This record gives sequence, C-alpha cells and structure tokens, in this order.
Amino acid sequence: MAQRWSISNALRGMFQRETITEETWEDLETALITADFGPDIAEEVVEALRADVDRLVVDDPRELRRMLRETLEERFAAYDPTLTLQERPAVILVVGVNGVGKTTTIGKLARLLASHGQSVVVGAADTFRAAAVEQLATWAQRAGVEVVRPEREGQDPASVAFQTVQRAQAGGIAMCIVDTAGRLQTKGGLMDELGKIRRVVEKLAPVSEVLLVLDATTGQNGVAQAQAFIEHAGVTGLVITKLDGSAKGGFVLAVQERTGIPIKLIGQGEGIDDLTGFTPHVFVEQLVG
Ligand SMILES: Nc1nc2c(ncn2[C@@H]2O[C@H](COP(=O)(O)OP(=O)(O)OP(=O)(O)O)[C@@H](O)[C@H]2O)c(=O)[nH]1
Repeated sequence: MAQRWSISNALRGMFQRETITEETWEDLETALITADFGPDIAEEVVEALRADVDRLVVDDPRELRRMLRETLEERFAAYDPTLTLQERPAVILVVGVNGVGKTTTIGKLARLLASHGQSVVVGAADTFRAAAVEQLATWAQRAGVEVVRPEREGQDPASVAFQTVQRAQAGGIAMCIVDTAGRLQTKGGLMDELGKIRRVVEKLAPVSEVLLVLDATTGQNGVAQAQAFIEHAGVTGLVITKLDGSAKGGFVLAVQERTGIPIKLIGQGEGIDDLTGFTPHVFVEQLVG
C-alpha cells in the first residue's frame, strides 16, 4: 500500500504524458509544494532537473522520474542518519514540545535496541505529571526494559536523569534513555531546564545523543520548534513521528536542510514496532514511487 505521504499519486498525471512539457514542470512543482518541501526546495529541485533534462536531451517522463529520485536521494543522504551509541552507557536524551510522541518513541526505541540484544533502562524525568511516569512505565514493560521513576512527584527532572544514568552504570546497562517533559520552545525557563539536565548527566557520563522529536503533521512550524531546542539542548538528531498520518513527506527534507541536523528515526504508527532508522534510498523510493 502506498504511504500517505508519498507523492506518487500527485505525480501520476505527469508520468502518463508522452513527453516532458511545460505542464510537467508545473505539476512537479505543485506536487513538491503540496508535500511540504517548501517553495525554496521545490524551486531548486525543479530548476536542477530542468537543467539536467536540457543538458542530457531527455524527453521521456519515465527518465525524469529516475532523475527525480536521484536528485532527492542525494539531498536526503547529505546528512548521516546513524545513531551514535558507542559509549557505555550510551545516554540518550529525548526532547520536544508536548504531545509530539516522545514517550511513545522511547518505548519503540527501547524495543528496537533490546531486539538488537542491548540492555536498556529508561528514566522518567517528566516529573510534572504522574500519568506521564505511568505511561513510560507501561511502554518499558511492553519493551521488556527497566524503568527509573521519580521518588516523588515534582522531583527535579535533572536528578531523575542523574539516577537513571547511575542505575545504568551500577547495573552494567548499555543504553540509557531519558524522557523529558514536553515544553513549548518559547518558554525560556523550561528550555534552560534542558540545559541543566544535560549538565547534571554529564557529571556522570557523556551524552551520546539528544533526540528532538517532531510531529510531521505540524509541517513547517516544526522548523521553528527545532531551532529553539537546537539552541538550548544541543540536539544531535531528529525523530519524525506521525508520518503515517501526514501527507507531508517533504517536511522531512525541509527540516533536515533548514536545521542542518540529521533525521535519525522515523515513527509511522502507534505500535511498538512502528519505528525505523532513516534510510534515504528506501524513503525516496516510497516518496516518488
Ligand atoms: N499515528 C501515530 N501516532 C503516534 C506516533 N507517535 C506517537 N503517536 C501518538 O501521539 C500521541 C502522543 O504521544 P506521546 O508519546 O504521549 O507524546 P509525548 O511527546 O510524550 O507527550 P507529552 O509527554 O505530553 O509531552 C499518542 O496518542 C501516541 O499514540 C506515530 O508515529 N504515529
């Protein structure tokens, strides 16, 4: 089944024509803008392909499809999507605004790492809401990994993060994933708290990854969210969630290029197995069809 974010349907008419015409280019630009690549990237892609088509004297739209895949794949692959988890323990902080899917992503990631034979502990440094702690504990149980809870409601999140890393070190646990409370990128005090969590954790161990979770359905607004987190939390990778509910496959490229931070994981569903690494080749095959 075609992914909802695929632009293959939008491109269908274009590839059914016998030759490449002016309408072909208009259709392509519209398809790219509709998919939320943003006007700048859409224009750049169309211009680059136009130049190649002229230079190589191509007039078969099927050849243009192949060239479109290549151009997009090259742009997607300009960043390294590999998670850097060599430290022991490898500490991963997960940050983002409210409701983007942080806790769900942690459950899925814990499962993914555990299925590769890694021991994992997750820490509930979202101490504002008791329900958030329980939600994380439920995911940990599903993933078959340990959880460190706050000792009391409202405990300093940095101290829960600290205790989670201590637990990993004491138990020889390889991976330590810390959940943080959702926060609006405009709330300065809460953003500073992320810096504190990081500094406190670093007293024990280096932070291997700071993953910023972005909801694909928010589109270009996600870029503004990303900038503030990048400034305050030293983000090393992006996780794009809810792509299954989005028609905005182009957002993935736009956010990566505008922030300069690689996409490392993609969430496409609410189930525990609905998280994958980001593979530009596979993504573009599905995107262009
Ligand atoms: N369709 C879909 N839903 C998702 C995905 N990831 C998360 N969700 C849903 O998004 C909602 C919010 O997810 P949470 O994991 O609670 O989000 P959070 O960022 O931890 O939320 P706060 O702790 O309130 O900031 C839940 O209903 C999840 O099931 C995804 O990839 N696809």
